[in-house]
Amino acid sequence: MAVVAPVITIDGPSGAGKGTLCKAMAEALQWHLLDSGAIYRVLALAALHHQVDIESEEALVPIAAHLDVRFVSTDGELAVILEGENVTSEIRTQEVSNAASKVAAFPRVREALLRRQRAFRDRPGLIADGRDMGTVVFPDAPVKIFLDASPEERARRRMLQLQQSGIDVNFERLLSEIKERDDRDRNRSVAPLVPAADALVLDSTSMPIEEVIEKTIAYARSKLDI
Ligand SMILES: Nc1ncnc2c1ncn2[C@@H]1O[C@H](COP(=O)(O)OP(=O)(O)OP(=O)(O)O)[C@@H](O)[C@H]1O
Ligand SMILES: Nc1ccn([C@@H]2O[C@H](COP(=O)(O)O)[C@@H](O)[C@H]2O)c(=O)n1
Repeated sequence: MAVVAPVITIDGPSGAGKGTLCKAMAEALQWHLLDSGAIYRVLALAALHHQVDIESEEALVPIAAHLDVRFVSTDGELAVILEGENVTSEIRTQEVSNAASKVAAFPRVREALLRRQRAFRDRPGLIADGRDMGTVVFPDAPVKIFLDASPEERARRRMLQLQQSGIDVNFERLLSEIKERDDRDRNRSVAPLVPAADALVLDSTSMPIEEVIEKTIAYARSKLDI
């Protein structure tokens, strides 16, 4: 019988530190990495490029089913290629972030992207970053983490991150966008953002990222024979 590769799921709201944690874990364990948010972002961008109504589930499903996206690893960084074009930076804008959380609320869109996400599962193992990794996409994952932080702290982190790339932003606006996106992700009818029943919940509001990484790796090692 084929042995399925283990998965460590990291779910949580925007700015909790999932991406940073997942990248560090994938490097430390030399496992594969799935950034599922990037898939929703690419879908949103494809819809915007093709002038497809992002409020129409009907119009989005065929785009989701035939999404021409590739993730290319170069020098330790993951480039996102949509229809042959490098969109790594473009998918991180506020416009695309908001559009991604809108397209992600449609059940048939999520269904169309399920198989693509599960295909990332491969030996020696997968670190899966998202909102429903532990509840829907990989419910049998042996290690599940739900990483949280207060909305104010997440907005502060995002503001610092944007300022470091030379983008000036208004804190109150950022906070309100984060809360709006949280609300949509938590209250949608399908795959809402909630911790899996068997997830370890970590609140990183007052925890340095180094400690988050250390705690998570120690927890994963205690649950898996690695
Ligand atoms: N524990 C922490 N303390 C301070 N800053 C942190 C912490 N964790 C992450 N950060 C910083 O917060 C910013 C957002 O982190 P990251 O991109 O990893 O969040 P995320 O959960 O993946 O967000 P999204 O879901 O929107 O992609 C980054 O600049 C990162 O360096
Ligand atoms: N498993 C997932 C991952 C993401 N989403 C939606 O995509 C938006 C962008 O995700 P980021 O992690 O890149 O910030 C996010 O706000 C979610 O609406 C999702 O639904 N499920």
